[in-house]
Amino acid sequence: MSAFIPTLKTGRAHPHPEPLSGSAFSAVELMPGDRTVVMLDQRLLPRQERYENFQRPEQVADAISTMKVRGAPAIGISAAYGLVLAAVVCDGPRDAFLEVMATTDGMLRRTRPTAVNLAWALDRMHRTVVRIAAEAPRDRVTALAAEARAIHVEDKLACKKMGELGAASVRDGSTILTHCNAGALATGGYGTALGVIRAARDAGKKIRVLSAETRPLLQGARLTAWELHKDGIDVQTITDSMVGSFMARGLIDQVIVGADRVARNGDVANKIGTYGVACLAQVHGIPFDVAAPWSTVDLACPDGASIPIEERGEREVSHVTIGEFEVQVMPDAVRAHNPAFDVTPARLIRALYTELGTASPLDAASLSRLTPPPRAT
Ligand SMILES: CSC[C@@H](O)[C@@H](O)C(=O)COP(=O)(O)O
Repeated sequence: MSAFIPTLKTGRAHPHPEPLSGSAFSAVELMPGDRTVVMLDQRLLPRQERYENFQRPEQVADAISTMKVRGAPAIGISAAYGLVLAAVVCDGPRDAFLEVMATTDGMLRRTRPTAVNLAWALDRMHRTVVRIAAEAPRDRVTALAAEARAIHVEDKLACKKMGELGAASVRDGSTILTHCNAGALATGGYGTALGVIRAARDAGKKIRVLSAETRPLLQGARLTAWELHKDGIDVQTITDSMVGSFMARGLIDQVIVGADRVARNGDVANKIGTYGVACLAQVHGIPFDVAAPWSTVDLACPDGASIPIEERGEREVSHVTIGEFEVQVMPDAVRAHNPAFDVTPARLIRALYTELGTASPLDAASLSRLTPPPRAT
């Protein structure tokens, strides 16, 4: 580690008595009593394990924008909990309540545009908001908290299910490359891509994971390596620029990544750099798989070109930042670009694992065959 980054104290205990994530750490939890949202500040990992308490929905919106919490399912769950906090401070009658909820919904919805899980969770919460708007303030909070916790628990169960499905594709003794972090930190618990890896390990397969570092925010190096190491899974980190060479040398058997949005034709938006990895996998004949819950599938979006790609600030590229420490890596006068996601076309993807089954994105009809029955709300 460079000398100018002092070592920070780590290891604060998980603050939730029974975390819904079910692991030793949680991206986000709603505390008993429904008045406090607790988040692990992922910007500080792996050097510091610090949980923050939020009582106001604006704090949750800020945490999503600034990526204290990140990962498609985790930001959807966080937004749902943000709406609960808005209900706590609103004791007005039906119309006033609906107005507060609409304003809060808009604020949360605008935080990050690419992961459809955010809008999906807010749409689902909205159905409950409308149903319980005329009830007493405390009952409204109870109903919204129950729905938000259901979103959280269902996401974790979906991860377990897709993990089992995906694990069948993992060969014993193989080395798996993953990009960004699609783990317990990015979901309600267990993880999507990392859920497949966990399930393969739990099925007794011996596997090794290469986590690509994922410039500019280093989710692979900071988060995936931290979370898998904590779980006793053999993980090593390589820079993004090493992927082609490792594939050419026969050191990667399979690629598994998560997704922020899957379009109707099977195109997948995921962390910037994923498309390059998929192209390299194709050239080298290496299977490239995606794991994502159904809440990430956007059947209203026809193809990858229609997926909004978030542009983040230049500073994330011009500087390397870990917590409060940052260093500039390029000249002052040079501009940087920072699209946070890219699109991998369906033709480069072997399989999409969801909790409803496995789709082959090459066969666009196989996605619609997985469509779940409409919810009875
Ligand atoms: C299960 S998380 C899937 C994706 O959200 C993940 O791969 C990813 O791209 C996260 O991007 P991030 O910008 O860190 O929120």
